[in-house]
Amino acid sequence: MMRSHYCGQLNASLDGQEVTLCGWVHRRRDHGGVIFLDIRDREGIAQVVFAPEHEDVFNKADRVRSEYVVKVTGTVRLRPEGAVNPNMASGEIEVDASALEVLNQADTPPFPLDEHSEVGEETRLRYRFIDLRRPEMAEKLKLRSRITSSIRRYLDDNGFLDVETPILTRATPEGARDYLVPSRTHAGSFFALPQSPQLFKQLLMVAGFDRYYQIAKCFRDEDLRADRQPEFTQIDMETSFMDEDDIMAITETMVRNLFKEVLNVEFGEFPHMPYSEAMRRFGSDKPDLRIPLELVDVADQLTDVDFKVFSGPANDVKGRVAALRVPGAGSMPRKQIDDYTKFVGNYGAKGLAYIKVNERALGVEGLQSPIVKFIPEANLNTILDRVGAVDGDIVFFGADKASVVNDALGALRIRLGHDLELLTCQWAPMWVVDFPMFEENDDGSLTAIHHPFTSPKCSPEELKAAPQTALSRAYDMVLNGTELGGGSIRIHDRKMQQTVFEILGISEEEQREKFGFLLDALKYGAPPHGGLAFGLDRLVMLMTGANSIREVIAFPKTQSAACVMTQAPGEVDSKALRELHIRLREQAKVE
Ligand SMILES: Nc1ncnc2c1ncn2[C@@H]1O[C@H](COP(=O)(O)OP(=O)(O)OP(=O)(O)O)[C@@H](O)[C@H]1O
Ligand SMILES: N[C@@H](CC(=O)O)C(=O)O
Ligand SMILES: [Mg+2]
Ligand SMILES: [Mg+2]
Repeated sequence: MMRSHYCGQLNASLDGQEVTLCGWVHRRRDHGGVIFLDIRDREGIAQVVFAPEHEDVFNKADRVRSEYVVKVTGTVRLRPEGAVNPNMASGEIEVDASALEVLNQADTPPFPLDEHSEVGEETRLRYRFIDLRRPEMAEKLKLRSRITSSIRRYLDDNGFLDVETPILTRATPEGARDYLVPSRTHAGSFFALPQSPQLFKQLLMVAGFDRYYQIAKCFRDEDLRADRQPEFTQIDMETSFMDEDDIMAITETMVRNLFKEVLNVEFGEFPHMPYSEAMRRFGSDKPDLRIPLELVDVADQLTDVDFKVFSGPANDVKGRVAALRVPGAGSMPRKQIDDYTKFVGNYGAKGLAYIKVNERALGVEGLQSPIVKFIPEANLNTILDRVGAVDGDIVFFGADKASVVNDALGALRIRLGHDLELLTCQWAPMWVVDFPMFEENDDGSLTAIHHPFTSPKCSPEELKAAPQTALSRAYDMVLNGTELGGGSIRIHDRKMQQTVFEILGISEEEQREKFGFLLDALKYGAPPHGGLAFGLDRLVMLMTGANSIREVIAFPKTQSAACVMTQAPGEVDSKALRELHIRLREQAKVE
């Protein structure tokens, strides 16, 4: 090895010792004839001093530039008092250089690494190998590595076998579009990249492996958000002969251990909340329980009012009218309310009604609001009592299709929580349970809320009779308003699986064609089984406090699902296309 220590390992206990460091020149400063080089490696930065007395070494140091790769030998010594840098791991010491070797030169980097400079993300991604040299980026990837090793240790200790599953496979429905790979040897046919290893892990249970895990790459062509990538990593698990409580318990312990080991955070209870309650109280299936605000239904007080905006949804079975009280925010300026009105507009809300509660004792006179004139005083009082409004509060209202009210007020609740700094704790983990099996599309057809292999809580006959209201044996782990993972008890009965396919409108022929291997497997002794998959990138994002999933992935894709560094996806030459039996449609001629 060329080095004796990492820069970040040096400390006062090494005083007087000779060390050899290898790394990059982070910063070079000239101070009255003395040259200081900050040398950086993965573990940190060390200050190396070149005095003019060692003329040869001094002259070499004079010629190095930022990001040169160097090897330095010298003696550790304590910094003079006043020069100690408490923000640096090696801040108590410096290295008095006796030798310097330039291992490689470097052009001036496209952006500076020494301070928090404003660099566009596109540039950072283009030169990711330089961006990742920045200590804060290295820290995130180091934490990611500690997270995966903690998880692997836990799963290994608990009898989970790490098994790899194919990347070139068939469609695995998880609700996104597939990434397709053309086959050369089967002209006109395509592989799909897995959206998850779902069916393979189920087949491993049929094969008797009992407990499986994999840190698995998944591919989904879907709308990207701050917490979504087209290619991401799951901590994927499956077990046999366990029910939902067992699976939630074993995975909850894994997450508890992880947070304790890596962040020294101890979680309290994980509440279990039915989906219907989460939607009713928080307008979301992944509520952020750090925020002490709740939606309250008030439609029953508004069915007869002479105000269509409220009475319409109040009388519609698919409508919802809900109130959101914000304690002590009654002095919120008009401008801020206008901002929030625009904000809920992004979620489809046509407006944002509100009541400022100035002085309840004065009745309607004590309320400031564009809508109170439409609502009888008795109903107003019932509403304000129900939400617990007191003087100084503001109450917002959403009235629309239930889905719009949930999305809009759910998002407003989170926004208010952050804007008004209402967060009651740092971490709020929970389980959401009792999801419906299906959701209804506009054309009346049904889509599986989890995936079509999820077991319902009822018999095939009951499911067929009332699919819209059937509940599933699915569960999601939610942390701070982010879905960390989700899973379910699977269907292990062939008849039940066929019933679900049928309800989803998948014909027998299509079932055989797409899922014949699964239906076969269910004939040959499939055990009761179930599992769960966590999004590793999301977990790391929360644990590092990063604000985008791209910050915790070494080489992420952009919002438009491209890699600006390698320029992928790229064109291929016509020979390769011919071999794949693919002809590109002619580009429309530009006039
Ligand atoms: N595109 C993605 N990018 C990053 N992580 C993802 C993505 N899709 C899913 N995950 C992670 O994988 C886990 C299990 O996948 P699942 O199919 O339940 O996701 P999902 O419910 O579609 O997620 P969401 O709707 O929140 O994107 C999710 O809880 C999430 O943590
Ligand atoms: N494979 C599922 C998770 C699970 O149910 O295990 C998914 O990615 O959604
Ligand atoms: Mg999804
Ligand atoms: Mg999910």
